Amino acid sequence: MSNDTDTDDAFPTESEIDSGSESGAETTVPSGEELGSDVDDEAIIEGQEDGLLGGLDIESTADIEIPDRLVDQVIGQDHARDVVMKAAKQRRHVMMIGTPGTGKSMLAKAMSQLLPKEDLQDVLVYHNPDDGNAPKVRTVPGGKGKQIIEAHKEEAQKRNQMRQFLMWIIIAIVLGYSLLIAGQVLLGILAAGVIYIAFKYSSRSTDAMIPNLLIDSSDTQTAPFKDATGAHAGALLGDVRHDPFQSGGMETPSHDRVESGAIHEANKGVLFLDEINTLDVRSQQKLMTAIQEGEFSITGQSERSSGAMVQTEPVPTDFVMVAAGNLDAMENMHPALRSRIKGYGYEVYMDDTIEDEPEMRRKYARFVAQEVDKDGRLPHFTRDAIEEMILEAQRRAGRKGHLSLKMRDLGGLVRVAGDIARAEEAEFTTREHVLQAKNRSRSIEQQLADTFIERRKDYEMTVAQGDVVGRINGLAVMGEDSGIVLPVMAEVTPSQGPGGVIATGQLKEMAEEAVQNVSAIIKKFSDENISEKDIHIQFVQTGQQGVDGDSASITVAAAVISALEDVPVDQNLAMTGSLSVRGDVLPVGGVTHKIEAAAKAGLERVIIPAANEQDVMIEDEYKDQIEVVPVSHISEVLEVALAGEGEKDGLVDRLKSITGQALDRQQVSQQGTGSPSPQ
Ligand SMILES: Nc1ncnc2c1ncn2[C@@H]1O[C@H](COP(=O)(O)OP(=O)(O)OP(=O)(O)O)[C@@H](O)[C@H]1O
Repeated sequence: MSNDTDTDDAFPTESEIDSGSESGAETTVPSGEELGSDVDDEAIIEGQEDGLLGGLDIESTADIEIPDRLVDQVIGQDHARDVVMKAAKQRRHVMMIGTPGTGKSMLAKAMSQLLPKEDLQDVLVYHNPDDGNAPKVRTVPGGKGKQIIEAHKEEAQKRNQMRQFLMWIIIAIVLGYSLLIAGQVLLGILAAGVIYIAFKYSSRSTDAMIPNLLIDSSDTQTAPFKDATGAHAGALLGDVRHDPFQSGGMETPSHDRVESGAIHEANKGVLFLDEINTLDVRSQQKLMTAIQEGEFSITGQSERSSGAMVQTEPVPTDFVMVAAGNLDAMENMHPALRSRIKGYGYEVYMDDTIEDEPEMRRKYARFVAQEVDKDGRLPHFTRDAIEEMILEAQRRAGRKGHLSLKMRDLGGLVRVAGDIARAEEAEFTTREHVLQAKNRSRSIEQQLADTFIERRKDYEMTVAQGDVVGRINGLAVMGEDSGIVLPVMAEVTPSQGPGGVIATGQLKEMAEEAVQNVSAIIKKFSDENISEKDIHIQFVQTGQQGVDGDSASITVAAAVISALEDVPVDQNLAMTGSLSVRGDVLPVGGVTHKIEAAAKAGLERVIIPAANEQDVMIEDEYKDQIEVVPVSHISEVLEVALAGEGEKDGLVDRLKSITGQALDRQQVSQQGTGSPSPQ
């Protein structure tokens, strides 16, 4: 391949990366300060910064200015934004790992806008007269490709005109001779026809000399951004179309059948690959070659097609790759590909939430304006509608003092609310519309959880009455955002063989581990020889979802102790919490959804880990329905949950003495934070 432009070295040394190199590959992008533009200072009402809108002085989203560049539109993700800007400057690959809908593809697109447009290249594929199956490849500066094709077409047209002129003269001579001199009319017409066909046939070969403009960047405003997520091999690596005629003069020349892949189209721009682990190993290996060499030949991907015989000269693939996915994606991707990104690029973990500060609220208001603008048909949001959106972002964060960064979901809510307003032909989208949208855009899991609750109410399964021995209302989360009451029952029987804990109800790995941990406390607690007993633990009606996470461990422990000691448990109460082997109650995930599920099931009290107290953000409608009891030790759980005053006090004291003093609350939250169990 000949290259009319200089190609930068895509893989400078590691030391260059560390030093934020001034290498030749470095490109000019705006400074961090320029990019961190916040909402205009003049649009802030002094003294009202603590309000839901961070003091923003606006009537509706119509008053909010939206930045032009995508990188300025990204909310939160400061670390990822910095990395993207640095990587664009140094032309490094980036791997972004994190929850869907937090802005990974948005940042990749933003990165393409930061790369210089001047570097763009056009790629032409030419017929190779020496070997028809090895088309030649030429690279020219962006925009020049079209001119070259036009010039070739003009030349071919001129040549064809000359030929046609020649053809008509010959036909005229032949016809004249046949008719006037030889007197053979039929023979003359036949000869003219043969000449006509021969000329037309030969003009095909002139057209065949026109190159194929494989990559045309003449109309591109920015460096290319190619999303190759889920692309099959041909779409990713390029392909050569099958030719049913193959020979005999009717065939399409091979260079005209060459199709570019995303790796070629992303040349000098960004190649975005989400869920990279779903790409088959062969494609991952070829992708690696393309990254390493900066060029990759195109051949037919289907072995039985005539295209497989064709292989072009190498086509440039000097792209920056942004690979994305969740943690699984990282584990399952080709180790060599991972190490290439790791060694010569950046890895970044996306944030799920961000601290709730006035500046951030102003940015969320701008986010609503961005989504309205992007859709183009939604009525603008009023102040109170934006406030409701910010409240929802707080609620969805699941952590006090934070806002959710699952922006795609929030964007979905903006669209549903706007659509409701539009259907009503309202001038603005109001708070009422947002509230209606929240009800309408319930996830499958939320709808399923509601159906579950309804069904169970029919059979009176969820809520038992009064005080019952060995039965406790546990709490779990379905999907990401719906809680459900799952009762746990325990029974202790004399053992026929070696005694032990027998648990049923589709227990998943973490729940099984929780049952094991609980048995440490139970063994220490029981006066009787526990090895002579079978302890049966049943997760009632776990249905399709099973039980995951160890948030049921305080429930299991309390149910078993109740069964062992024959002390009843208050059924008007539910609980969630993880238990350490020494009896401390550790934080869990999804407390808000769990509390709401307990309230919906008609329960009056709910026990949660004290360390989770700050995460509780239940809807107003449930606040008066249910009392939240934070605890930090299993003895406190029993104190709240067990009925029967006398026996209960003795039990609680005994538990305290065998498990030692409860850790203070700060210690508990230190132990638990960082990895609250998912349920
Ligand atoms: N941090 C953010 N700031 C502003 N808008 C965002 C942000 N994250 C997501 N969005 C909005 O949500 C849309 C979808 O986000 P995006 O496709 O970037 O998510 P993603 O992390 O790539 O998700 P996935 O992994 O599912 O592809 C964006 O087009 C944008 O409108």
